[in-house]
Amino acid sequence: MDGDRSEYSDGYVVISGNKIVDVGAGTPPEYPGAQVIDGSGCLITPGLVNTHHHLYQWITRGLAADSTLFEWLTTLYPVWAGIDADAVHVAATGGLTWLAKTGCTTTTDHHYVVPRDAGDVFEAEITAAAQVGLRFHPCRGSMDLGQSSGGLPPDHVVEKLDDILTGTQSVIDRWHDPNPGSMLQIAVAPCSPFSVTEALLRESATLARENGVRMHTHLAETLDEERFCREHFGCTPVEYMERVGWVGPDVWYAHAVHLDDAGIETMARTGTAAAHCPTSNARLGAGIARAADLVNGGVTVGLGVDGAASNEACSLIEESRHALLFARAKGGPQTMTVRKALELGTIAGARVLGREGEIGSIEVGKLADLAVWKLDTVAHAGITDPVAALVLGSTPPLKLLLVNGRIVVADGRVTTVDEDVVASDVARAHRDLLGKA
Ligand SMILES: Nc1nc2[nH]c(O)nc2c(=O)[nH]1
Repeated sequence: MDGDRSEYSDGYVVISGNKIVDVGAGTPPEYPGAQVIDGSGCLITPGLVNTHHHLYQWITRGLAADSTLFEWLTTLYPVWAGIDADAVHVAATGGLTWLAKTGCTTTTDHHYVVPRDAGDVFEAEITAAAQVGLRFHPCRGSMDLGQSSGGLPPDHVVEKLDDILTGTQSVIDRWHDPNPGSMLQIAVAPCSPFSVTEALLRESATLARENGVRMHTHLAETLDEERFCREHFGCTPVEYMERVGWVGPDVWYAHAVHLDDAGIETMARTGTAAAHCPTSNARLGAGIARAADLVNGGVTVGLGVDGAASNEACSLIEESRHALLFARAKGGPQTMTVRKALELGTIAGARVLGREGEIGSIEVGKLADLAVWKLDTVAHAGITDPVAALVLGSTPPLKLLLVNGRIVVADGRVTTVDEDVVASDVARAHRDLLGKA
């Protein structure tokens, strides 16, 4: 994923501390005292970058399985109203463990349900990310437009505008690390046009820009949302966003499914990026995003697994495959190559998060975030092109996952947490939460 898209059929990567210090073809030079990991039969790629998630949903998977987005949300809001910091910690640990096992080294999280008296849900997920060992970009989400004011969420799951702004500022002050090599960066993330007020959008944009942090929201996910925007704001979702200051190179939208040509042009002109979430869009019957048109139109497109309640699989490498398959189903076999699909999940994702200079490719000076995929088992043996094997085949096991130079997965097992304990904690938290609803 370097500028030349270099590929070595036989080569090496040398790491010192948290950085890549050498990359090349053939036999590596001597590095006396170095630990050597033999990757024969494997493909090494940049660690995957996930640009949209809702980790708390890991404990509410499999519900409202045959519903549209609005039906699904109205079923789940009352369940999510019962989360607290402990539940978020368990859910985030589950979701992050699975992301690591499936090749992801950097993830965002859009957390927008913040019940009063729930404890510190942001501290809970940040602690989980540090424990599992992923590079983390939590987005301080929010909702302030309850049903009684014309929004979709019930009044008891929304916050007051002032509390949101104060809470967001304090998350940034406490946690945001803008330094090179950062493991933790905060974004500001009001939820969606039908769950937030125009005032929240405008004021949170000001707050984000004063603090130099990025901005994220759901946009143009369904036709129901488009109808809502036309009815309430007299325009399309993208036109509404431009009106309230939510376009720019510091902004990325989750989904961006229902865009007209003018919407794509606005995103390209303003440098606004997209988190393409093909699996969730299919699971909810939302539609198929115009991913190839966005890419060809000059929009930066990363991939997102989306929340676990609308994508129970939550594997970013599967999103690469689904991005390719859906693009080709719409536009034919030349619409997206396997290498482009991998690019969306790596260097393009890094660009979405403003981290292109640090992650998303295997280059000297970049951070040591790497996935080593085993392609010599029965699942992939005999596929000559390893990138085709990775993107078109089933998800391979990982020989190794390194984040910031630290081993997080070895021989298919996460090394930082006990996977069996995580699984039983998740099952218990799911039962407890549903018991409350
Ligand atoms: N896929 C999702 N779309 C959403 N819109 C919204 O307001 N919340 C969500 C969500 O949790 N998932």
